[in-house]
Amino acid sequence: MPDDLLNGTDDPQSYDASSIEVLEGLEPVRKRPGMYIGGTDERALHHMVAEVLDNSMDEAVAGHANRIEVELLADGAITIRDNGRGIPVDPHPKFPDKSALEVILCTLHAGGKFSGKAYQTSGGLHGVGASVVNALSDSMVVQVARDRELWEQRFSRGVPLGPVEKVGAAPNRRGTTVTFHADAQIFGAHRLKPARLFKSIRSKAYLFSGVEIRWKSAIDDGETPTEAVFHFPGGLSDYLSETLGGAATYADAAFAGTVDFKERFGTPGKVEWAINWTPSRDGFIQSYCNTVPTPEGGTHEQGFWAAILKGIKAYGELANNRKAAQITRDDLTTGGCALVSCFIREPEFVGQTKDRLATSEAARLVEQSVRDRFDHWLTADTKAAGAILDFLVLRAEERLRRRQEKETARKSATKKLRLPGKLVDCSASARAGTELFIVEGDSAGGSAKMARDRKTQALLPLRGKILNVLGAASSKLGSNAEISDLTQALGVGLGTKFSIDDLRYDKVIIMTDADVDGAHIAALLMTFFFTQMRPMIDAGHLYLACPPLYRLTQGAKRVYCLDEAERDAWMEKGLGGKGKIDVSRFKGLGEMDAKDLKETTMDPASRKLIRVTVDEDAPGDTGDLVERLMGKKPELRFQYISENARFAGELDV
Ligand SMILES: Nc1ncnc2c1ncn2[C@@H]1O[C@H](COP(=O)(O)OP(=O)(O)OP(=O)(O)O)[C@@H](O)[C@H]1O
Repeated sequence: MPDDLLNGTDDPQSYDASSIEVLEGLEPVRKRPGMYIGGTDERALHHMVAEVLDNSMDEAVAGHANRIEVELLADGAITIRDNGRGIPVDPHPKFPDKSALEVILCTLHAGGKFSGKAYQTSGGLHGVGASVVNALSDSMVVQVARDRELWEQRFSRGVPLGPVEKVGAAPNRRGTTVTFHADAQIFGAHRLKPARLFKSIRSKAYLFSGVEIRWKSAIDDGETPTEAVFHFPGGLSDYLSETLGGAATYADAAFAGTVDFKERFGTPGKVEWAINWTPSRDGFIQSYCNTVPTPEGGTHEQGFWAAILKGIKAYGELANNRKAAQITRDDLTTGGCALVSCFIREPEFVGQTKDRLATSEAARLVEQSVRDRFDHWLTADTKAAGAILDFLVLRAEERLRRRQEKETARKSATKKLRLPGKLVDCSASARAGTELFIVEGDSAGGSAKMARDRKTQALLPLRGKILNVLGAASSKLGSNAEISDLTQALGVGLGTKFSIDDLRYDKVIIMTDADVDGAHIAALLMTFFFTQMRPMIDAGHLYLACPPLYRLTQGAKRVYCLDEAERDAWMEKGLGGKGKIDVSRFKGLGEMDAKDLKETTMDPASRKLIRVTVDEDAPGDTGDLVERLMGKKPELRFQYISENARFAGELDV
């Protein structure tokens, strides 16, 4: 070994005991916030609120509080107040010169939730939440009203500014009030967002019907109410109907319920759930454990799906439907919209941000609780059960067919053209007169499939938003799944391989919801065509569909309106029917039934289309044009393209 390596080039003396750092108190939290709060971004900042709110929720779930107030203050600080027992302020037995309050807020792993004595099923368990928030706040004030007295202690960056002090009397109240202002040294320019807070606070109230949560915000973002009171005695089934917002469902009332583990298994805790199936959107599951959201799922979700899967298969057998045996968990989730919330003792989560539940017992408790109820529910409402079973069997068959198609496509070496699995192609073999509708997968897929003319109209559902091609490297384009599906469906190649002669359809029609998200997706797609497949626009192949925003009905008369102006005009002159005019606003394409969608948006005999063209004489220099069209601001882009798209005529037939 060469000498210099043996001896090292650095002075070995400098690596001694003194280089082994021990971070004291809350220093490690400030040094590595990511380890404790999952990062320093906006999500992490909002997680700070969740940590404090969860402590108040734990008090409520334990039966000691029934009201929580959350107030966002003008300077970006936030106050969370509950009427619980109040954090203890007496001297701590282990550290007699400090109050329990100070120990909790300034020491990692101090808490009352380790033994299950003070709390039975709590979201908190590591004893770090409050101290982490304290460490990452430039100011934190904790007030405790207990035994008719009001106590207060102030902190900055995890360090007490003085001891806990009595600051007055509290004859008529009790509980804990925490006000903190997140430290800009940690979170930079990120600010608490009213909309985000509002949503998560509201979902907390749904999760525990025994609590009333009051919301107040000094910051008005123009769309979030600045004051609200949340109290939902109907719990998760109310939450589910609100989330589905009137979409058609296979069961009139969701399959919902609660099982108390104590009654059923003799162990503390419970599970509450609600699920329904709908053809008009992709399925989802939102799960919670002890009111903490678990976006990555875990054992409670596994237990839930196992119960539903086994239940539906058993019902299929009972109903002599042999195909039910093919259903898998994936089929359940395609249209199944589910909420599951469980409360268990000493839950084990993965990581401090608690994204996934790991307690294995939860799977068993949830599965057994849900399974019995599901069996009863299915046999009691055979109409809903039959509809759900048929829907799931169809899903399973579609999945199997897609797999088979993929296999045959792979096997047949002679077949040059590979089409994406999710393309719903038309049957005509020649290009003339054919159309490809690019639709937002979540919503429109279902009704569009029924509304189309199978012979000439094909559908390509896209999942969410496609890549913004402007910011992306060209190597990324080819590997992006949505773009490669789109390119394959069109039949034209990408980049140097592009050839318009290979285009498989006459018209390519972008059909998105008439809302901001839809506009964004349309803008991304137009940017893609403009930058990557410009000849398609020049040759007049690209169109935008114009779904209506309103449907007016008066007696037997019905009209659709593209916008407010058209609606107002009709309202004024009347439709010529009898009675009052009924106005419904379509939130998305998925809300329209197949008949509406066909008549207004897809049928060449009655629809309106906008042809996308590029106006070479547009004012403004090219730099401005490129920036507006393809820069980072989609609203500018969409506005520009809409303003400059030439209308191909009122009716396109
Ligand atoms: N609003 C409150 N009311 C009553 N006691 C509280 C309140 N907030 C915190 N506590 C007490 O402080 C302890 C420590 O809270 P902290 O948030 O640090 O950890 P935790 O909730 O035990 O666990 P986790 O780190 O998983 O959130 C709690 O266990 C509880 O005993």
